[in-house]
Amino acid sequence: MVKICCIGAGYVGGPTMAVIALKCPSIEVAVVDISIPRINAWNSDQLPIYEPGLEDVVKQCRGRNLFFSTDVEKHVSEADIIFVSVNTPTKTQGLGAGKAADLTYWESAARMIADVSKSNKIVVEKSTVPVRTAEAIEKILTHNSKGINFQILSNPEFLAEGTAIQDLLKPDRVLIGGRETPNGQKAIQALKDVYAHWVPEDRIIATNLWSAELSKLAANAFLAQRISSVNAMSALCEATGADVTQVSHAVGKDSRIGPKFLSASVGFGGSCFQKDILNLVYICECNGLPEVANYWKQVIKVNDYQKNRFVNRVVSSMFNTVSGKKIAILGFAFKKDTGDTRETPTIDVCKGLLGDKARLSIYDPQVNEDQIQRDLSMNKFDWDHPLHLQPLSPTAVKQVNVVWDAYEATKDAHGVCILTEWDEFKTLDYQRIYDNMRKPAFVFDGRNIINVDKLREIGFIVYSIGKPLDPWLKDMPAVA
Ligand SMILES: NC(=O)C1=CN([C@@H]2O[C@H](COP(=O)(O)OP(=O)(O)OC[C@H]3O[C@@H](n4cnc5c(N)ncnc54)[C@H](O)[C@@H]3O)[C@@H](O)[C@H]2O)C=CC1
Ligand SMILES: O=C(O)[C@H]1O[C@H](OP(=O)(O)OP(=O)(O)OC[C@H]2O[C@@H](n3ccc(=O)[nH]c3=O)[C@H](O)[C@@H]2O)[C@H](O)[C@@H](O)[C@@H]1O
Repeated sequence: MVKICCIGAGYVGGPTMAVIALKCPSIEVAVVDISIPRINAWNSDQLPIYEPGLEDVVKQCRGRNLFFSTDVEKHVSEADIIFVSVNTPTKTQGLGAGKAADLTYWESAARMIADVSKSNKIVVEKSTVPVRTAEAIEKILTHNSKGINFQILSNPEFLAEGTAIQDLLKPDRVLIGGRETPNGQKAIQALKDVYAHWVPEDRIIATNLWSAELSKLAANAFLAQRISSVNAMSALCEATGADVTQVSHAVGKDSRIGPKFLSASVGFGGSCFQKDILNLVYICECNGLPEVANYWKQVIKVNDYQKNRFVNRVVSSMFNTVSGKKIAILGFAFKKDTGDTRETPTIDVCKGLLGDKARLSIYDPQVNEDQIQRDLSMNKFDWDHPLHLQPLSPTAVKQVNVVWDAYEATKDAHGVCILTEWDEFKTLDYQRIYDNMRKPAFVFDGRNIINVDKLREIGFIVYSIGKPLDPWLKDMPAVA
């Protein structure tokens, strides 16, 4: 029986391995992690991450051919194929701080693999890593190998949160990079055989190692670039009376451009886009390509601009001050259908409003108070480390109140900010909300999910990203 071990039981390791176990009953899959609470949660009824369809898959396989364990060394030493899906945060100190990927966790995993292995292994990079990381990993493994043959493959993951199970069951492509040697090709074939259990052959792409590593960074950079492009257009729409939804629709009808990923928003969030682009920028700089680095840096700058612009819209609309005013924040997760808050634009918007002394009442159907308080008090990039290495009890932000209901959040509020596109926010009783708010009552829609005309009829003053401006807002300063 082929044995797979995945180091890192996070958003990628957990769902990816669950789907492999589901589709390959003849393979034994062990997911291991240094975090005891995380593994306990994977073994309980309350999985550590919220992802539609995940619970079903886990329940079908757990205890059959899918195991979650903290016995990292045992499972690594027994495995034929080892996926490494650990954190690759942005460095906060030293060389490359603020840009380069911190490979501490990757390196320690590689050293541990070298230490405990007694048989040949295929080691698969599942984490997103800088291009040519495989070379460094190869050096660590072969310098300590005791004659064991290690083959390194790059098999980046393209799943998106909220749709992870569907993305894994029906991937657009599976990308496998390996050495162009006979052993390298054999390793590629072994991994292809795993995916071939459910992925059509023409969707499994084999490349060299560096192409696979770089393709992952490139794909995320292209996706984020589309959002920054449409968000840049949203500012111009507001200035000219165009409607960004109509512009996106018209532009996306061009089959060369396509309709997906053209929704204007308060800004992109999530654990990877910013981190991976910063990493790409750093790699370009290290390779003497400052023009290329600056090109990609702009994608992040526009994203920051969009978040600032939103905060400024809120403050300037409300007579240039939100001091002491209650603002309801609907949605904290970085997108709908996930409880993940990593790099969510809501953090920046909340911090901006708190900077102007607002009082915030926050509601998200999947994010609890503890997480919100941690996020609002944590330093930039600190979230991307294993749980036990994060600050234990950050001080709670006093002006923040977390509630479990949108109506409670909006009661007596001066303004409402919609920051995650949860479906339930589309169908709220906005008349009831209006009746219970201070007047004039403002709605700032950072996701373009509400019916602007209907809300204006009720009496709200409405700002919706990239839409023709409410007369109230027309003469207000628009930019960051
Ligand atoms: N979250 C996402 O949607 C995607 C993430 N990625 C990449 O996948 C990688 C992992 O991301 P996530 O799963 O989101 O992170 P995560 O933080 O949810 O999971 C990483 C896990 O690795 C564990 N870990 C760290 N060092 C370890 C070690 N030495 N031994 C055992 N366990 C260790 C941590 O405790 C943590 O549970 C990152 O490189 C990320 O860029 C790629 C595609 C999608
Ligand atoms: O490497 C990763 O981590 C993953 O990053 C993204 O996935 P994810 O961050 O989970 O979610 P997305 O759906 O890409 O959304 C990212 C952010 O962009 C925003 N977004 C997305 C699409 C859009 O049109 N407009 C927009 O503002 C979302 O609201 C969210 O804040 C990529 O889509 C995945 O392919 C990739 O594997």
